[in-house]
Amino acid sequence: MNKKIDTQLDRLRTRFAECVDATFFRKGDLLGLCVDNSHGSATLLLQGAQLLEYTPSGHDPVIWCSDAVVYKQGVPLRGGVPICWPWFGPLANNVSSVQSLCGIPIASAPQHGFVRTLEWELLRVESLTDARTALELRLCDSPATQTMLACAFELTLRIEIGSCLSMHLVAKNTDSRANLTFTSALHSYFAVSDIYQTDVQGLDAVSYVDILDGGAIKHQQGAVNFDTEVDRIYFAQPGAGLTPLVIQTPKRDIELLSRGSDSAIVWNPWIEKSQRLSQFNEDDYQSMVCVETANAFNDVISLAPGESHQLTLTASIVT
Ligand SMILES: O=P(O)(O)OC[C@H]1O[C@H](O)[C@H](O)[C@@H](O)[C@@H]1O
Repeated sequence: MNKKIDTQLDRLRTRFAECVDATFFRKGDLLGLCVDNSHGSATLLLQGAQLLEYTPSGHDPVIWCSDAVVYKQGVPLRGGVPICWPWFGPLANNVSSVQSLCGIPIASAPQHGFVRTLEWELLRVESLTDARTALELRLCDSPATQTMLACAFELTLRIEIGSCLSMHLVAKNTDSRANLTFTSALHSYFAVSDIYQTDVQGLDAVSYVDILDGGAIKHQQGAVNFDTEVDRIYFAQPGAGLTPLVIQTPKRDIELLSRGSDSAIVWNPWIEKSQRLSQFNEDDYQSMVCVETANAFNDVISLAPGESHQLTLTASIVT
């Protein structure tokens, strides 16, 4: 298998030889690339189109990744920005129009969908005139996906690495007959210096599903603080969005702007769950928080044949 992966690596190096910002690598079973430009650096895996790292020049990393990760085919890494699609969370927690497109038993459907464990095709690595680097990846339906999603689709992810990070996930229904109904998330793990001194601003008075309290609907008061496990889906009125959100820490604030999203997940596993999580050190919960740009809970997207939907996240350090 290693020989096959090395051949793929050589092909990527040849195909994108013109882009001096990018260096390709193999780690374990997986292929990826590092981007380095005057604005910052980033690391991306082709599996899952999973961004693993993003660091603007002169700053500490914005995107967090555990150092306990494993680079194995079919295993999503703990950290970065896994892409959850065509369902967020357990399929059982999704509406029936999402469940009914999946042809395998609901109980055996993988958490967060299946695209985070498949290899995406790298279409473009481009140095932009303003010295940012743009990456574009694609995943289409295949015999491997048809059992889990009875609809033809095309997913495109465009990532721009500059002094801020932009990610645009476009889902297109390429089926001639079926409607494509899905939930999704850019499951971003952000680096924080100390979770005890971190809060998330911008969700005051917003309703949320408390996953840790049997899905009870609650209302946020003030900022979201962390002194216990937190696992919540915040949701806005349709079309109202939840933007901007700000991850506030003593050292810096990270501002998150979103488009095409009326929901956001805030998650920190805290002490006990950290001990059970794969690819996670016991004290990792102290240095990360997930604030995920999503279409989740009742923020369900339904596309007729030919239609598409774009989900966008822009993350930047504002202080
Ligand atoms: O372990 P994973 O499948 O990557 O999921 C990690 C976490 O993702 C989301 O944030 C969910 O709301 C959590 O319930 C889940 O524990």
